[in-house]
Amino acid sequence: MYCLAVDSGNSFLKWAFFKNGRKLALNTVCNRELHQLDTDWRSLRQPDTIIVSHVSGHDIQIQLAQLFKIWNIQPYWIEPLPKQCGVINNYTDPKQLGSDRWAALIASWNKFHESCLVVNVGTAQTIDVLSRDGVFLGGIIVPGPYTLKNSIQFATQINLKNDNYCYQNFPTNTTDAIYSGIIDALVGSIERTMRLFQQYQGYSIKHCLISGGGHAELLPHLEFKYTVIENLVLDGMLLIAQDTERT
Ligand SMILES: Nc1ncnc2c1ncn2[C@@H]1O[C@H](COP(=O)(O)OP(=O)(O)OP(=O)(O)O)[C@@H](O)[C@H]1O
Ligand SMILES: CC(C)(CO)[C@@H](O)C(=O)NCCC(=O)O
Repeated sequence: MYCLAVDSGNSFLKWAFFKNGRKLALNTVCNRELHQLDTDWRSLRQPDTIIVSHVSGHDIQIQLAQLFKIWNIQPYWIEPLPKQCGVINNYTDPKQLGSDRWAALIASWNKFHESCLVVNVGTAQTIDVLSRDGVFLGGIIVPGPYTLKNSIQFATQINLKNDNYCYQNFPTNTTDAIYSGIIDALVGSIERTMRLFQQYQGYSIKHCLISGGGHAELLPHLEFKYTVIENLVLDGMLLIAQDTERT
């Protein structure tokens, strides 16, 4: 089976082309340059399935629907279900959950079958909690590193011209103060979720999975065991596509 999986995020679109579960091609395109996909996708053979996780704007959804007309196939736009591929969705309204978060949770559960913290560092950073029984207990959404940096520039008179910055425990200049604050906010929110899990579930999280375009910045500051999985959302989307084929 040939499957085109498309993860349409708030700033970037990631796509992969799979043959019988094996990735043959993988790419990232900035949302402002989606027209490039026409050339990239025309070089692929016709997929049997097109699966899409779309969390960005309506205009991009329309652009994608137009691009998919290269082939005569109805794409499957993921809608999180109350239960799928072994994961139980605890969101009050399961469909309200971002389809990218749902796919990442499904990929995580199917890799480990254990409790997981699923962290995606993108335009937004999400930290989602999966119990050892495969129940998605809930999770938080915080602005990602790029969004935090933009918001501080927008809301204050600070002009971040200098891109020479580093992390300091007790920063002594403005750029380091902002960069270190962003890292502390993002890493701190992960550590706190871990602590809350232990406190309320009575056991520690077994695996912490980290993914998303901004994950590399956080790694030097993580003081716990973690696993980086580059394209967790795309991996989960393939599982959803296979599950949807079976039913
Ligand atoms: N112009 C840009 N806009 C947004 N993020 C950028 C930009 N340039 C670099 N980045 C980095 O890329 C990361 C975006 O990663 P990713 O591709 O996973 O995001 P996304 O899928 O668009 O976001 P989300 O999953 O939150 O919708 C940000 O965390 C940031 O560090
Ligand atoms: C949180 C983001 C922006 C992360 O990409 C996305 O999953 C989304 O738009 N979610 C919808 C809201 C929610 O998940 O509760």
